[in-house]
Amino acid sequence: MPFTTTHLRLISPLIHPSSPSIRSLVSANTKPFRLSASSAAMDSNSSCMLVLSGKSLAENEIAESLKSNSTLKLPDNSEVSIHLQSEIVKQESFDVELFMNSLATNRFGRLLIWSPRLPSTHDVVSHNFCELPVGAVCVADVQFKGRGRSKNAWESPKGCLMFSFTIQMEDGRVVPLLQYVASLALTEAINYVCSRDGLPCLDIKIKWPNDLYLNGIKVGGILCTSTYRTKKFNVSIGIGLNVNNEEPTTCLNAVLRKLSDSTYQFRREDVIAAFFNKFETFYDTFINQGFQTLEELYYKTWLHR
Ligand SMILES: O=C(O)CCCC[C@@H]1SC[C@@H]2NC(=O)N[C@@H]21
Repeated sequence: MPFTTTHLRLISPLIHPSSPSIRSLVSANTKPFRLSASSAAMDSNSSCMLVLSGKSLAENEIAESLKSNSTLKLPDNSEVSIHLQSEIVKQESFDVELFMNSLATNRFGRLLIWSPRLPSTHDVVSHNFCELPVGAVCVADVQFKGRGRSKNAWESPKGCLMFSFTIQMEDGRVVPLLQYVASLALTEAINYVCSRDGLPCLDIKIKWPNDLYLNGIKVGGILCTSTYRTKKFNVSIGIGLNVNNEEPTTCLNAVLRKLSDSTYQFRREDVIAAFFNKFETFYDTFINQGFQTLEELYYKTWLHR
């Protein structure tokens, strides 16, 4: 695995003390309560915090209902506390506003579940698949049971972009191709951010089937799992991309620093929003015209050429 679990220091989000849902977390005479994600990060038995938000009113209503019905569960039934983004006063971690403002999709990424630390984003979306709208995404700053392909563990420290989202398909024959659509959307998202922000182009390539390599070193991977239910394939797509953690190999920002004098840093929020923007376009092409329309670009991005 390319990533280590060193440097797990987390920045705490600040929760609004008047929120009834977090009253239990606030002692009677306290000032605004700072929920310590860092202490949670060190204790795998502690409750997992999920913060929900939506791109528009419709998704915010879904978020409210998921919260008020305590719908979301973890596979091992361990404790989960659910909050709305509107209850978070300040957050120096994943910047939900930045992500939502850059998101330009109709379906994907519009309902966001963010957590400072959880077992696996993939487990959250797969386990709660039927309760979530199609395209819902779960993002974590740190995972402590990150999953890779072939039952490998995916080490998931801070600085790595880690997310999983839901998608539903009717034609099982094309489900295996989804991983290629996702890997292509990820490389194109990185290329888009580079060109938009005037950065040098990074040599980001896909190694078959869906690993991402930067200058010959693995920096990302994709995990697709599916179940068949009521004539539909419920597919969970999980992506790990090392944006800002150099240990033990490399990351986007380390390579960028070598290529450019600028102090620019890739932000996870920019990359994930660009990913969904690309993915939605590619997915529509894939469903309407087949993968062959994307094939040329896919092979152009291949490491194996
Ligand atoms: O083996 C691989 O290369 C695929 C790794 C996929 C890791 C991502 S990180 C976000 C999501 N949650 C997980 O537990 N795994 C995937």
